Amino acid sequence: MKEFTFEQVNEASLIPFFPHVSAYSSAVPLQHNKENDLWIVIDSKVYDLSRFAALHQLVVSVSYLRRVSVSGKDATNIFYGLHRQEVLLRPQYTRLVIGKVKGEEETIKIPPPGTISKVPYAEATWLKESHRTFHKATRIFFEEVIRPEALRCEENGKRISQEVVDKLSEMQVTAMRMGPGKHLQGRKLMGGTVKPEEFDYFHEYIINSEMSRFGTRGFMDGMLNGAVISLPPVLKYASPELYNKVVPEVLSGKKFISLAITEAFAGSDVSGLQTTAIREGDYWIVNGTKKWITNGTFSDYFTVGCQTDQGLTVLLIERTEGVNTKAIKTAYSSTAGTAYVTFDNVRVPVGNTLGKVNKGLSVILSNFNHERWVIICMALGAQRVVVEECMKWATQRVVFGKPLSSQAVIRSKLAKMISRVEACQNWLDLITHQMNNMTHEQVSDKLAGQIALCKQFVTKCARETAEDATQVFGGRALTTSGMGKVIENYHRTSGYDSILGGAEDIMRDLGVRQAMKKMPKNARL
Ligand code: HEM
Repeated sequence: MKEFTFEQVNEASLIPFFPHVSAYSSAVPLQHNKENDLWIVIDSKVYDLSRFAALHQLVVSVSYLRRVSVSGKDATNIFYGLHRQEVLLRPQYTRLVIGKVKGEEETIKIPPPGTISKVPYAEATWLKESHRTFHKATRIFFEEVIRPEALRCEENGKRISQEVVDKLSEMQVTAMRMGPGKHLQGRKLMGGTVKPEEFDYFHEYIINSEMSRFGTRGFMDGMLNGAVISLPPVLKYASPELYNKVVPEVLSGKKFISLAITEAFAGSDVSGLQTTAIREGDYWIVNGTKKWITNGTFSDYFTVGCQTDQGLTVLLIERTEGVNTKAIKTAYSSTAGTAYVTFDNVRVPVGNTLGKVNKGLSVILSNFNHERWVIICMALGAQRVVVEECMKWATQRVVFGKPLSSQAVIRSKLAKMISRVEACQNWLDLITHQMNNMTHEQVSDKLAGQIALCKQFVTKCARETAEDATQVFGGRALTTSGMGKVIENYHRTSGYDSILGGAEDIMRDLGVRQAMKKMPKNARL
């Protein structure tokens, strides 16, 4: 790389600059600070903005850029008060670099993919080496493969590409997101970073939280969250024939599946579902409508809750004649594939029944525990990212001549955010540890209430943190691009976690009812 002395870059720095006297009228010829000859220095690199300055005029006048270029300092702090680091990585801007300042070195390094942040409270502190290794490998994969796709899909609203789905399958990400179990046997997890028999819920937690690092909440659901909530009943309750057909198709990314329980008629009140399944020989005839079905627009299979003669029954329904889906417009990106699903006299083989006839409520309820736990992990991952964004912004943003962090009111907001995220993490870690040591039945019996309460606690904290972060970022938190774009997405979409998988009030109620059920009959004050 070509090297310049600072004087060569910025000869005007030799001249005292008085804002009220036009430096440009000075008799001394100035270099590289003219409209068509404009250089600036950002973190030791010299950028030639001669042509770009005119394009950039929409947001900053050329005369201001000229002032920056002659201010006698470099423009690093000014730049980072207005731009995210990623701006400098865009190819059209890396081309503006024409050299570096002699004797100076970069101080703000762009972290390579996989870097675990050193910003305090930006990361969970993992206990075991196996989790740390897995965390690093997962982060590299997500930053290299998932991030560009997440940003693209969140913006254009298109579903995840088959190319990326194939890469998820190659790394066995979708299989791992079903949790530990025999479905992982013989698979090479995240390139062999962890053995199938060693894989536990902390590894799964890592995947879930890594998904939330890009400020792309719609894409998180679009990244096959439908499968995460609908395939477990197939894994647990399908006949061997059904299992052997459907599970390999879904885990290899060839087919897509979603959970179709919620209806316009019945949301959290699962027992009030109105979709019916009536037995006719070897088939069920299914009629009804489902709403808010994540990934529904592109699913090939649906795990469906239906009313049967004496209760609920869960069926696996293939997209065949009589199954129709229609996209629903929501506050987040349509990349999630949220849909209405209608079943109009759909013939479903009896062999597609999941669990016992009329006993579907327990299938649905026990499946909710894993779903809610996944939502907690994702919501918490996103909360950490917001803490990191706020810590960085509070340090680099200068107002009234001082960094934002020098304001006590900002530090107080940071203190609240940090306390929330750490409290949530502690509760989640404890639940996850228990899940690692319990059977599916024990989790249903002992942890359903705790998971529900933890979910409402984490999502409530998320909403409070979204508010605080918005105040910290100010107007920038209201735009979908630029410095506050992650906060904008979080503020707009953090409510999803507090509704999907069970609304906050319902979670609170469920948690307490579960506790009441277990009150010893003879407990007295
Ligand atoms: C290599 C040099 C630079 C490049 C490539 C660059 C590029 C950009 C881009 C792409 C944006 C849009 C940000 C977004 O929405 O993501 C932007 C915004 C902006 N830039 Fe620059 N810029 C450079 C230097 C500067 C300098 C030196 C200044 C000021 C002295 C400046 C002032 C601004 C301002 C005021 C905005 C609007 C920020 C906002 O809306 O919050 N830029 N720049």
